[in-house]
Amino acid sequence: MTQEKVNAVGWKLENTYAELPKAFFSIIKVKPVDSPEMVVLNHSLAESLGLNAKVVEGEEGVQVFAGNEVPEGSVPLAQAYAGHQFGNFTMLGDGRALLIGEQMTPDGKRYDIQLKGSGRTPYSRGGDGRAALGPMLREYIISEAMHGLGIPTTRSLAVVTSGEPIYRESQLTGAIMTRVAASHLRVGTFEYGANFAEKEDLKALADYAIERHYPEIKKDKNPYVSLLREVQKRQAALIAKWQMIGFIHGVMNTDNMTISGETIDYGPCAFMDTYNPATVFSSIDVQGRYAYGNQPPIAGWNITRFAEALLPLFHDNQEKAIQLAQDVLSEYPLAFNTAWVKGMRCKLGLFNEEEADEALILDLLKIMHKEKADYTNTFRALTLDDRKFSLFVYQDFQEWEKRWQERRKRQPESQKESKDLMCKHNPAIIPRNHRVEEALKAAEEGNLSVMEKLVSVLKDPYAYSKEQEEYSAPPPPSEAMSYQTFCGT
Ligand SMILES: Nc1ncnc2c1ncn2[C@@H]1O[C@H](COP(=O)(O)OP(=O)(O)OP(=O)(O)O)[C@@H](O)[C@H]1O
Repeated sequence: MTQEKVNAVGWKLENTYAELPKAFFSIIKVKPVDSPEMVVLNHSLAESLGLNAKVVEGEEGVQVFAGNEVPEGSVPLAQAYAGHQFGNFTMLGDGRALLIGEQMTPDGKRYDIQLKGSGRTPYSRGGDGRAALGPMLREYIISEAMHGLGIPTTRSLAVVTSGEPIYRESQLTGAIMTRVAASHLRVGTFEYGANFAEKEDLKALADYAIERHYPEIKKDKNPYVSLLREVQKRQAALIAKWQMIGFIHGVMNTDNMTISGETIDYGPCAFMDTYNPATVFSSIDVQGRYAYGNQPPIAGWNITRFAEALLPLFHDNQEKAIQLAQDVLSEYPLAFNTAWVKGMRCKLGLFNEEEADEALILDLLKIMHKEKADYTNTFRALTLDDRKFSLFVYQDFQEWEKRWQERRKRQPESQKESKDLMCKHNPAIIPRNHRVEEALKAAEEGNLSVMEKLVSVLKDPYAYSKEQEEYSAPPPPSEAMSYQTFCGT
């Protein structure tokens, strides 16, 4: 295919990562796949990136998304990183991913374009560098749902099949997903810098991250301490949003925490049906380290690892450096709690602040836990005033509801305004696990319509449309409890 044709897609790629110290990446010669075919293309994302959606859905797009052709200006590279996985430090890196460049959008934004499942790299160790169709489509569905829910996230531009089988416990269809992210800088990239590179390299990485995500702190007295504070703020806000919609990431290792504050890695994630803080879906998380209720403190633990990695840049005197780190880290619990209470107030239709609001929220959660209420549907029922919803029959809930209604009346805004606020913060639907599985099963049998419909109703989860109603039912309790997720396929 001619370069002209490839570029007709609308690529305007830059490669600023390639200017980082050499320790942070390896330039890769991509190994073409046999006969790639488009499975799904995100038209609206393609357009917002400045790509020509008509051309991109044709052969030119398929060849680029398969890694068979690289657009002009692209220097494909795999990034080095390390990370704490379930608490243990290890060397990692893009073992099956390839950054083809940063797309400059028509409105002047910079986004990484990364192929996931594109083949081996120097960081692959024993792996084949490939990915299976099911997990790539799962990432597509859930990351797009997260975007619809208003949660910062990496996004999915396309999934193509590679035409080559891959071998796990059985033979699977090979696929490549194109991921779009504000960047792929992870806490683990900094841990790698601190442990395996020189201090100047770590400094260059921090300067790059500041320039790319937090240019406003460049002139601060100690920009590296400010970097820690800003990342901590974004993560606190992100985790509060996850908690508010019942999202369980499942593998909050430090290599899966971004510097940009976007959700990344949709391997074993899932949404909670019945409210229970101990909920875990990931088959490998036997201790429940990444259970729903543990996500806020785990994020704090991960940010402490980020602080440790940055210590050499804070101050030459180690004691002073540690003190600077501790001062920032001590702000995390309040940063998270403030973001969470603020969001939960919105879920309950409350505009102003009252001191007793947190107790009101916690009391509702206590009842939901005790009565095994569905998390999403409880807030949906409150929004719709759905008296048929299970909780409305319980005495303790009725007492709670009275308190809540009185609280709502103690604000100047009308009931209508309060309801509108609730509609904007309580999704009518989430990607229920059984619905995602149903879509994936059909897709693997060659029927993409179930997935397309699911993705389309999840586009605006706050629409409260007629067609969303059938998607709001939770699975039967036995199915919900036994649901398990797996990572790394
Ligand atoms: N098939 C594979 N071949 C080579 N390396 C792999 C393979 N699968 C996973 N890895 C590597 O193992 C590590 C952990 O895998 P994990 O499944 O958490 O990441 P991932 O989903 O591939 O990546 P990301 O965090 O970018 O979404 C990563 O460094 C990843 O690149």
